[in-house]
Amino acid sequence: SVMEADVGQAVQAFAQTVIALAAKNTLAEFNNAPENEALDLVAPCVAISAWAESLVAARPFQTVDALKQYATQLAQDWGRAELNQALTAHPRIGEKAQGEGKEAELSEGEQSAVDTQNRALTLALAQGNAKYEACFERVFLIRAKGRSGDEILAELHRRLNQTPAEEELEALEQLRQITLLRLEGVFAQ
Ligand SMILES: NC(=O)NC1=NC(=O)NC1=O
Repeated sequence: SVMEADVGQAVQAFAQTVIALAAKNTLAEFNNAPENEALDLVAPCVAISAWAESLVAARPFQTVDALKQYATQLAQDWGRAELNQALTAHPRIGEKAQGEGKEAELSEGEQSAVDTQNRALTLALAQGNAKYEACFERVFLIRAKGRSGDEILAELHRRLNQTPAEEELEALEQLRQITLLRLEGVFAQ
């Protein structure tokens, strides 16, 4: 009925307001928190301490977009050293994230589309990961959020044929995507 539709819209509008206020609060919280608490908010985005420290040092941010733009700008400077540092906190694709920290929880969520019950897929991913590590001497990194296990496997096979230089650039781009998605998650609550 019209009545129910109106109530539904009102509830929807209210929910949006609450989310907007929460985001605002989180930004205000981030801006005003003591340094160590602000660091704790953004550290799980990527295991590159310099990035989190620079982001916290640049407070206050007027908007979440301004914060995201600065975070993206900082990530453009990443190279091999940052990539290897960050990989310590990223489990292999298809493997259960070790530990119980925030990073493990985030990894779990990002890889949720990978059907770990699918034995053929998990075996193929394990074999591809092993080949990738033998070839490039680091864990295969891909932005898993929004990708099915089959899409990830196809990307793994495609990237196995790239040169080390191409792969370093591609892995860094994937790391930036993962990091920014996680940052969006922090301020979207
Ligand atoms: N090896 C990986 O690619 N790991 C991951 N990709 C994500 O999107 N989250 C991870 O933990």
